[in-house]
Amino acid sequence: MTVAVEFRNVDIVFGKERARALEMIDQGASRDEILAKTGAVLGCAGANLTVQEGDISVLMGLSGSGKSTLLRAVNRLNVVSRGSVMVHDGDRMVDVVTCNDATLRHLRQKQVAMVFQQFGLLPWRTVEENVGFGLELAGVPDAERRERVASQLKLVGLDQWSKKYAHELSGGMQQRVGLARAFATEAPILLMDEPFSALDPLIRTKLQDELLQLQAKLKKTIIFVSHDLEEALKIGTSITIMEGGHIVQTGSPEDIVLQPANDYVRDFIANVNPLSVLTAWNVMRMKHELEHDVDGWVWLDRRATTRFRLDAQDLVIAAERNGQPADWVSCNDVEKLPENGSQVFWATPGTSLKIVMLAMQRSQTAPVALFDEQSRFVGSIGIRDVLNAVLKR
Ligand SMILES: Nc1ncnc2c1ncn2[C@@H]1O[C@H](COP(=O)(O)OP(=O)(O)OP(=O)(O)O)[C@@H](O)[C@H]1O
Repeated sequence: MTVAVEFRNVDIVFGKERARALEMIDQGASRDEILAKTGAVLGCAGANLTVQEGDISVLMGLSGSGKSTLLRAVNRLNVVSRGSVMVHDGDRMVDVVTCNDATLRHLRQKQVAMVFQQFGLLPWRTVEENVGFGLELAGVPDAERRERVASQLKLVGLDQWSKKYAHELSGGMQQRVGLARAFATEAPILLMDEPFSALDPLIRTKLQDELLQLQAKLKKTIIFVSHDLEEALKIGTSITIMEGGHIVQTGSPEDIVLQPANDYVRDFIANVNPLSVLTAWNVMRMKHELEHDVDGWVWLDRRATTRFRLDAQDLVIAAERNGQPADWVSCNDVEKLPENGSQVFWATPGTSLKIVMLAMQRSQTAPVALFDEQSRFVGSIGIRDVLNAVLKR
């Protein structure tokens, strides 16, 4: 695995009396004490976090806990008082804290793009001009820019809207334009500061799904700020919980739900039922992690009870369970179908673990197959994967 971003002992203090504030941090003083004695505001302290390439790393916590402060250190929108923020750039790691201006400019143009909560669209520019803005700044030639903008707009389903202005779009659409703009830069690292929190819950859920679908294709590294645990659990590969400027826990969604580090985290997850929060995505094994056999067969479970035969496009052309031909049926129908040993259920990565478990029960513990929107096989969940996720303590 490659590290995309690494925060090393990062302290960020706002205000004049920084040196004194840092001394107080070393003595273990709280934000309130530092503020009272020095007038300086502790943004974050002692932050250590490694973000792997391709991860969606969610920073979560109550208002004022320091999530945005840490995020904004990645492109030096916030100046780090002490420590380093290493960002992957080609074949090297650059310390954003100490790099020169030319390197910083390069990182901002090519490596790190940002999506804000309030969309940040320029009202006098059309949708396509907004999406192409970063490319324009980076000096990408006209023809290439038009092509990249068109393909990103298509990706977020707004190709019909390219000539419209921001005010002619709904909030959800504007945020999609924001996403397209960030994706168009082709920067491998995306910083997203509560991008969906201004949207109503339905649109928000939809955009979360879209982000996951885009991510499955584009495999960016995303650092995503949220104050909503459900959102964090849904989209995060890794979740970092912050309190009063400090990181209190970093872990996978399952870790956070099943092994909260302290009462603050426990409060967050108090009303979360792991079975309905965890999704197939959280526990699935990806296709490449499964055991492959000859002739395009791939085993869905470690016990080798169930296998699929895939064509070159990863579409299923045959299925077997316990050596017999098997049917594959959607998890959406799980409640209608009787228990049956020759069925294999399929779901999408966003399906809740609860439904997946129900499907396993109905199929006498067959693994559940996972498909993407184009019906391509992407991975599976065996009974052991579910047990591991639920029992991990
Ligand atoms: N530019 C700044 N100048 C002074 N203080 C700041 C600045 N940015 C953030 N802070 C302070 O740092 C602390 C952490 O703020 P931050 O915005 O990172 O919190 P957050 O967890 O993102 O909260 P929210 O969810 O409300 O955005 C707060 O006390 C805030 O007032």
